[in-house]
Amino acid sequence: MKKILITGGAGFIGSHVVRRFVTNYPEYQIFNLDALTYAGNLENIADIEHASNYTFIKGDIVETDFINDLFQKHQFDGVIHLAAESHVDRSITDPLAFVKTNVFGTMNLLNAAKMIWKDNFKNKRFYHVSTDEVYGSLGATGLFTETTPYDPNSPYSASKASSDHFVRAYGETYGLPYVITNCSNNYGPNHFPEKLIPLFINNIIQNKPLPVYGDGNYTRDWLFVIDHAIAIDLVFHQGKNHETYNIGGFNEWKNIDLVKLLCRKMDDKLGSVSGTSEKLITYVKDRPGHDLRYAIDASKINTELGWRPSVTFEEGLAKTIDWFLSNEDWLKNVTSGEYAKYYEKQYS
Ligand SMILES: Cc1cn([C@H]2C[C@H](O)[C@@H](COP(=O)(O)OP(=O)(O)O[C@H]3O[C@H](CO)[C@@H](O)[C@H](O)[C@H]3O)O2)c(=O)[nH]c1=O
Repeated sequence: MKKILITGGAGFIGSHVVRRFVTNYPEYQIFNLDALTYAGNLENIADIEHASNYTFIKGDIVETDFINDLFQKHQFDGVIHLAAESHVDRSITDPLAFVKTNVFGTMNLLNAAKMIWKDNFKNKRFYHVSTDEVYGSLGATGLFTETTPYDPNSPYSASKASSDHFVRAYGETYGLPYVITNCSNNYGPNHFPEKLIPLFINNIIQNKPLPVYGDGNYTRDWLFVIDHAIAIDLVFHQGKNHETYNIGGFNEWKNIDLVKLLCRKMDDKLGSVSGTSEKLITYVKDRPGHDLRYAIDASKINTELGWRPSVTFEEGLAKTIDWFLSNEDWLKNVTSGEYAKYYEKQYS
């Protein structure tokens, strides 16, 4: 039986990866390590918590001794590392938290993997899940490829770039078998309502302003989170060692166009008079160092591994809105910190 450690499995993307691995690979033992910070909670994976091939471990990747003991105890065969501080705005106000988790935490995992695998790397794999933001900002044209030079602009992307470099350095220096993926903006169920799409859905439900940064003419490429989980599964099993794969949705949107589309869809779903949600749009002060445009060339993963998104943006957005509208308690509990308080008590 393969023992796989998934870090950050109670978070947004991690929860979809954990569910997929627990469900599709009954022969694997899946260990979900999560610190249950503000952005992660076990409600996200409540449906699989009793599966016989699943174990949850509450813990923080920054705790070196704890991580070393955990790896010694379980002798994992593979690591899929998603635990991260992920919100750009938070990284601007508290950059050190991002260095601690994203850089130091990743280092702890790399060292622990190297320690238990010694020089016997056969059938072992360290998978680092990263972001397209490491490449910096594009102008109006062009696409990020796997060979685009790193040029991170925010403390968040600098921390992810640094951790990518360390993973590659462990590959070069010690022969650690790794793969890295750099993915575009995700959206979907379980998305914490600090990011654009879930924040705006939540604000529309509550009839609150929709704060569009600057003039709204910033471009992002959007991918449904379950398609990201499918890509991670594929790369984990079929990707080549020491390779990087870009993952994207072939789906670029200017923020303001996306927000207007979301407003129209929400009006439909809520049965509001057309134009109701759009009235909530409020232009606010821009994000410092705001990257103009991210766009992904996902042809490598497409041609080498046959991956491409399985849902259109229309379908993905409809599924996302439906999920948020039928999970209003989840929304209330994550925004009020109710879940955080509950799990704090349960695990103290
Ligand atoms: C929260 C918020 C965001 N925005 C803008 C900023 C960005 O141009 C765009 C999307 O913002 P965010 O949802 O914060 O996502 P962004 O900064 O692109 O980063 C996301 O996408 C990255 C992948 O590209 C991930 O690595 C990050 O973890 C994830 O947070 O919307 C607004 O105009 N108003 C807002 O209130």
